[in-house]
Amino acid sequence: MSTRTPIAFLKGHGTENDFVIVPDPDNVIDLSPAAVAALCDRRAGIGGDGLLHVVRSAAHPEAKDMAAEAEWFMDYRNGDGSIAEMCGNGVRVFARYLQHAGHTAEGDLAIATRGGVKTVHIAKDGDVTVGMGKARLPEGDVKVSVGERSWPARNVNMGNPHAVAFVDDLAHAGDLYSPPPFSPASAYPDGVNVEFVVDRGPRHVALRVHERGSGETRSCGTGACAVAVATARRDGTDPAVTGAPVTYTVDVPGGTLVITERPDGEIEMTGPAVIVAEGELEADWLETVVR
Ligand SMILES: N[C@@H](CCC[C@H](N)C(=O)O)C(=O)O
Repeated sequence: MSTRTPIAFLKGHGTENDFVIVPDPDNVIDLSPAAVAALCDRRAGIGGDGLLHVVRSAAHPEAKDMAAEAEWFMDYRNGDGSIAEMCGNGVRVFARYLQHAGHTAEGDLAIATRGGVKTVHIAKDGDVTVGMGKARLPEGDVKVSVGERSWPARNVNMGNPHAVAFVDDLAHAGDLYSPPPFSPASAYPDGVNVEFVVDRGPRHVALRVHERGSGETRSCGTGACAVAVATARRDGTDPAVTGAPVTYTVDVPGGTLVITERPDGEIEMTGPAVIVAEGELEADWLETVVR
């Protein structure tokens, strides 16, 4: 019989971008990249596009400095165990978890992330909105390709890197089993999330995404924001130029996100965030699979 303390987990999603959630307020669980990949494995583990390690900011070396502003730190990991700077759906599901666990109520709260402190609003109607901060648009032409086709892409940084390509048909993105090649290689030394976008109507687009460290996912929050920013520049609705906020509806394979950019560049994203299950890992399982 094991004498180990069982590890609690939850499973949640935001527009079907799904996460294993590991509450660990004092930061005592050893979540190596191999352990994260094992937990996110859809056949041999719990399964998820990524993992949300829920830690008190004061207990995490990367978040200590944010502890005065935000009690909780989202230590986000991609499904392959790699670390990313930011996860837009993740932070909304993280907020939902804090509400579910009784750490917060409806209304506003601040969450520390590697991309800085984000303000989240949990609405009565159930949707969760996050203030994503401002996009950066690094200069330079980027190209992404799938098979014989290639497209110019807009380089948008939402804390993490994105390449946004407007295509005629989302099927042209192919099976997305592997990361779409991009050039020049120097554009994304740490890899990139690639969004393929089509128009659906006025201020309404749809995307497919290949995420760095996770593969094709059914939604990407930072990706949806990058798409809204790139589309506004394409459409001539850039709020910094027009002086008026602009809102885009972004359909993702797993649902819909609504993104508003204001003239000062601040971006807000709204959508659903759901907790679907909670449980305990089988004693010793993690230890066995990552040994
Ligand atoms: N799904 C996320 C983005 C997660 C990080 C990304 N894969 C990266 O490596 O940058 C979102 O909702 O933003």
